[in-house]
Amino acid sequence: MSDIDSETDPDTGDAVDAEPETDADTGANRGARRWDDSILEVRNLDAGYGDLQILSDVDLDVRPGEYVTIVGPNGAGKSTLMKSVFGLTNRMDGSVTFGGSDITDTVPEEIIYEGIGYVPQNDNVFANLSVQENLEMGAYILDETPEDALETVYDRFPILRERREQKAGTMSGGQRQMLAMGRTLMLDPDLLLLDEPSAGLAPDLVDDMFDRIDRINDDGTAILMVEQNAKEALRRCDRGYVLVDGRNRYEDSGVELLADQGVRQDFLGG
Ligand SMILES: Nc1ncnc2c1ncn2[C@@H]1O[C@H](COP(=O)(O)OP(=O)(O)OP(=O)(O)O)[C@@H](O)[C@H]1O
Repeated sequence: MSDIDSETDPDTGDAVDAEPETDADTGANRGARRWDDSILEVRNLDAGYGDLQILSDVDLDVRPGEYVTIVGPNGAGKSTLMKSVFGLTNRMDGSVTFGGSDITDTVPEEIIYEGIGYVPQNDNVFANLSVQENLEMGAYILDETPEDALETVYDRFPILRERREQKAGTMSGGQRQMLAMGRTLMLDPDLLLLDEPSAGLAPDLVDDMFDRIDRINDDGTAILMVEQNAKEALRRCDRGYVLVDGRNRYEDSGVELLADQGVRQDFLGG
């Protein structure tokens, strides 16, 4: 694990205004770096469901156009962290800021106006609606369907154009995942939250899904992704967080996390 001992990011020269604490026994950094140009800033967040607290003192940053992955064991709170950014949990303490606006207490219906799109892991399409109707629903907050956004989605996922009249419920898991992503892209978000986009996909479709996410990111959309397929996710992303028991455990570039012995041993199967 790289020590973060300066006030400046060595890669970019940007200011870093906090250094993570390093655990003397495990070598894990328990905090996370903070940048002054982040579009998403999660600070000291405690959150959960009702009175049940899942996240404790979590920090997370996403910078413009960055591709960030959250990995960690089952039940660590990865999905809860993502839901907390999108206003779907009880945020008990700390803050969430996006593009300079405090969205700690903002509801999802308003968060989409801020430029955040969320693709949940399950139940993410309207089964009884056609592909095209699903995509149109993605832009329901606008007076008219943005035809250019619709064409961009169809260009990204040509199978959706082919099947535009088909009921979403009759499509395969991979196609539904593309539809859910496409629907969220209809509003051209600045930040796309993806909860386990490879879950349930046949192995030969997983790479294809990751390639599509790479392209969305290459075109400028920042990505925050939770993934069980940790090695592949870390290989693809710019930066990653390892969450354990609802707390930050490691934070670093994907490459550094993949190379870190502690991360490999405890979370990546050696
Ligand atoms: N709606 C909910 N109400 C109450 N507890 C919940 C709810 N959703 C999740 N939890 C609990 O919160 C904890 C963290 O769950 P979460 O889904 O965030 O973990 P995760 O790291 O994403 O796990 P996995 O990799 O298994 O999806 C778990 O103990 C889970 O049972």
